[in-house]
Amino acid sequence: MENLNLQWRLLPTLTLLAASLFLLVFKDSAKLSHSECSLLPYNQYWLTSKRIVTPKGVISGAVEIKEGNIISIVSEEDWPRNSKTGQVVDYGEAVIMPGLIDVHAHLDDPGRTEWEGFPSGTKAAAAGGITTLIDMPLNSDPSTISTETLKLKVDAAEKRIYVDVGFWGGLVPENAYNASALEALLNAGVLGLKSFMCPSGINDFPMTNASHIKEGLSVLARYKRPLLVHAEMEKGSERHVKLEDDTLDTRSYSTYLKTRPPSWEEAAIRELLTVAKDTRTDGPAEGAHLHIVHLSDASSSLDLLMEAKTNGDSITVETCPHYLAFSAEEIPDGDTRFKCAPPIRDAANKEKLWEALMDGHIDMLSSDHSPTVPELKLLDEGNFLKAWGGISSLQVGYI
Ligand SMILES: NC(=O)N[C@H]1NC(=O)NC1=O
Repeated sequence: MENLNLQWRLLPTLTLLAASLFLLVFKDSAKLSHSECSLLPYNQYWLTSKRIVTPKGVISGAVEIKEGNIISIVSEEDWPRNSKTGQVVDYGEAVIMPGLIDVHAHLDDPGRTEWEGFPSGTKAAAAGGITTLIDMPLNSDPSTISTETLKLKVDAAEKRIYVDVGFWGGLVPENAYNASALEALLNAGVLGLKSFMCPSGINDFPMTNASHIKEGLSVLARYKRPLLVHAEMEKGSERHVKLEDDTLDTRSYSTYLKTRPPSWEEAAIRELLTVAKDTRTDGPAEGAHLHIVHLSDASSSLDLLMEAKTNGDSITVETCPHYLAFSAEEIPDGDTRFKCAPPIRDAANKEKLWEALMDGHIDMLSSDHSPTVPELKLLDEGNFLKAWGGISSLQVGYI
């Protein structure tokens, strides 16, 4: 990100130190004052734990920190107890790990701070072990689709964030054919663009088609940055439920599930793959990259993505903790906290998602943290068809 020179730029945060401080703060936060929580006054210190996450696996050992830098990580057997200097803090069974990066969160600031906001959202991230998050361009008001609206975001984040934050910009019909507007947004520091292939639920963030996406990719290629796509495409002929049918049991999760079948994900991905080939070596958009957000369908959609990777398309895919933790069969009637899009599918699908993740066919996890106010979740009415679609999970998703 050579041309990012702003205070909020994405900082290198995969440090054990960040995670250690996170643990320290939250282990006994009820009892300790802020100054007592901090090890920073010590020039050199060791953190020990039975579970330290390292590139070579989880070890029992110690992390040595000197002048704010990690200078060694050693296993228990190799820890030089006799020659050790500085303070030692033992975390026992608590995990010491790098801070996580969440590439997909909606903090809704400015404009919908009653839904979330930078202060509460970034505190929730820290509580969930996340030390860097990238904020989505929609659900704030206005959406981040121009340099002017990006500036509003940056101003709103200034001095109000507790973890590192970067921003995605929006690719929408209004700017898709305006290369200089997209370039200005990328020059101003957005890390890439995001678009929807179905209605986004936010009026000033309309959906894009393959032609908009092709245009966006050609600009992104020059910046070597990604386009993130919400890949669901409504296939009218396949709508199994008529939303206006007043005999529907709208409190039943199975009713909602039928409104967004896996074929919507498959259709969107098929459409995307017609332009994804532009990203191949020597293609017209070489350098650009496509990233499918929050995959739920572990069947045909996943097969298509695996084939695209084999064909040389520059493409990756994420899923979210809620698709791996829950299954449709378990969702109680009326509990709209589980409503998200694409929907949480059945238990067999969940198992397939796990397999794909463990086999490396799913490239990463993101939270898709998308909170709203309780009234819009219609918790009393429990109407799955009318409630806001989005799960609030930053603080709990990974722990
Ligand atoms: N607008 C918005 O936050 N949409 C998100 N919610 C959800 O469940 N899926 C999304 O893409």
